[in-house]
Amino acid sequence: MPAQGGRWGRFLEQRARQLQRQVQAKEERIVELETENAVLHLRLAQYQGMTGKGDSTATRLCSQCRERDLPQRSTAPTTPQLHCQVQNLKQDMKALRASSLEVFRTCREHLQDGLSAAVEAVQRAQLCHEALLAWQSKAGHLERSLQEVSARYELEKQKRKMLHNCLVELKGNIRVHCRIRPLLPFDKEFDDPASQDSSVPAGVVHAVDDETVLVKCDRPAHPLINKTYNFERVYGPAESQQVVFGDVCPLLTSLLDGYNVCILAYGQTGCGKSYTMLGPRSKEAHVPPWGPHRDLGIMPRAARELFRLISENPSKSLKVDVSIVEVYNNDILDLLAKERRTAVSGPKRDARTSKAAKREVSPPTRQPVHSAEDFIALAAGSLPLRARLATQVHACSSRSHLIITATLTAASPCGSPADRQSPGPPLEGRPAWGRASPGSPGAQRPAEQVHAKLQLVDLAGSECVGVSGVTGSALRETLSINRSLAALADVLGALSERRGHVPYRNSQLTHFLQDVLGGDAKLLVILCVSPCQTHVAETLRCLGFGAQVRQVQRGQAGGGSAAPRKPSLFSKEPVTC
Ligand SMILES: Nc1ncnc2c1ncn2[C@@H]1O[C@H](COP(=O)(O)OP(=O)(O)OP(=O)(O)O)[C@@H](O)[C@H]1O
Repeated sequence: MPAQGGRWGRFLEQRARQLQRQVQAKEERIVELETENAVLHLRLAQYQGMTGKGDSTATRLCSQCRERDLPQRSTAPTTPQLHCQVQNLKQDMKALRASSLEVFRTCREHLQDGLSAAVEAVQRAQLCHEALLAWQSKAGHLERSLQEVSARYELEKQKRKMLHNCLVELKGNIRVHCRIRPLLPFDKEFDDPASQDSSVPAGVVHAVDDETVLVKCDRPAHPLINKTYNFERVYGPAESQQVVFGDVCPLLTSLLDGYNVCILAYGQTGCGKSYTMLGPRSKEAHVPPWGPHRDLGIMPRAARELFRLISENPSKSLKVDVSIVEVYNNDILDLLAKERRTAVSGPKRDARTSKAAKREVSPPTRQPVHSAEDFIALAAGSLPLRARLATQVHACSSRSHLIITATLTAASPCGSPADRQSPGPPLEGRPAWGRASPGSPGAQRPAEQVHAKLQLVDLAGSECVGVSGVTGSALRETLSINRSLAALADVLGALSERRGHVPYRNSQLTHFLQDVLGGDAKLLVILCVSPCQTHVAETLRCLGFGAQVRQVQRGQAGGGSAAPRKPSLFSKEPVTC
């Protein structure tokens, strides 16, 4: 029994322990559940709070909705209206979409256009840039070649100048041209039936070719005349003023190169000297019309050419002064002096020679001119003062030798290349650049100034007293004219024969022209002859004078021995036929 009791007891004990553990677990579970319960209570309280808030919000919203719904409900559109509106809206939307698409498309096109234009512009700019670079290099190249060409041009210019002067010297510093004027209404032969017949050559003087003139005259009771003369140039009656000036032009180049130049018209009265030198003149004014005119004479053409050449070479800064004198009855009269304008017998300018054999000319008035027009206007103003007379040969015979001088003054003190290169005698006749000759008007200027002179000389006509029919004071004029022309012939004769003494002082004319009658000054003598039989004796005399002048040329250009001495063809006495 006790063993049973012990077992029972242990069983109970274990059971008690088991139960105790279960109770403990249950108690723990209760605690847990109580905690959970408390948490749930808390949550519930929270939700309840939230729900309360939501309820009040809902209530508020509901009341708000109600407040809002009330008016809407009264104006609210009906469903078809809404449908219609929706349809309209859809259409609007569609239109909007279409126009946006259109705008978009246009913008895209513009953009594309703009882009392609920009691309083109960029390409063009690139091309331009490349072209610019090419042009720049070309310009550089051209500039360099221009410099080279300019340098070569300067060199060639110097050579040209040298060659030109050599050529002029080879042609002769003294050249003789002959111009035969046409038969004119005042000529006796003009109405002759033979002269109307074009198959018979009019007159007795003919240009055979450019260098030969033939005088052929078979008069009853006179010996037959059949003579030819050669000159550097012969102009027939039909040759124009322009052609004549064409041969004068090169001399103006020589003038700019620093040489004294003289163009001198020689011949019988009425044979066209003034026409050749100045141009045709109107009866009233005695002055040629000097506007643009195809018959302009050498003087106005030379004035234009001179200023053209000066303008081509502005670096030389040349100044031009003009003086105009007439040699009348062996007196030099200054046509530019103020007194001369009021009194025809005006101030005389004498050419004298001092003991030291230097020519001293009381200088004529020198007017500066700045253009060809100034030059021409000056001549036009003074020419009416020139002494004239109506003779039996023609109505407006010049009774004096007219000398128009243009003096060129340059700033350069060292002289022209022509001065340094040209051969020739050391003093007289050397190019005038670089020296102011003591007797010349240029001597008044400061010593460093240099100059060259252009002299245009319209000589009074040699006259056959019997033909011109002059008497009294006109006869005295004629004697004086013929004497001075004979003195000119003597001077040229002495030069051609290289005589030690040249009689410049025998006449005021030769004295005044001394600078240009010798040395390497360029002298062009234009012999003017009439084609008429009436004047054949004077024509032969004139052509003989020309032939004598050519001897001077040969003597100097050839540089050889002096030409053989010939009896002078000229007489100091007036010609009487
Ligand atoms: N080549 C020519 N063509 C047309 N007319 C001319 C020509 N030569 C001269 N004449 C005319 O002949 C006339 C006389 O000419 P000009 O006055 O030039 O002679 P000149 O030799 O100067 O005379 P002078 O010595 O007496 O003054 C003028 O009317 C002139 O217009």
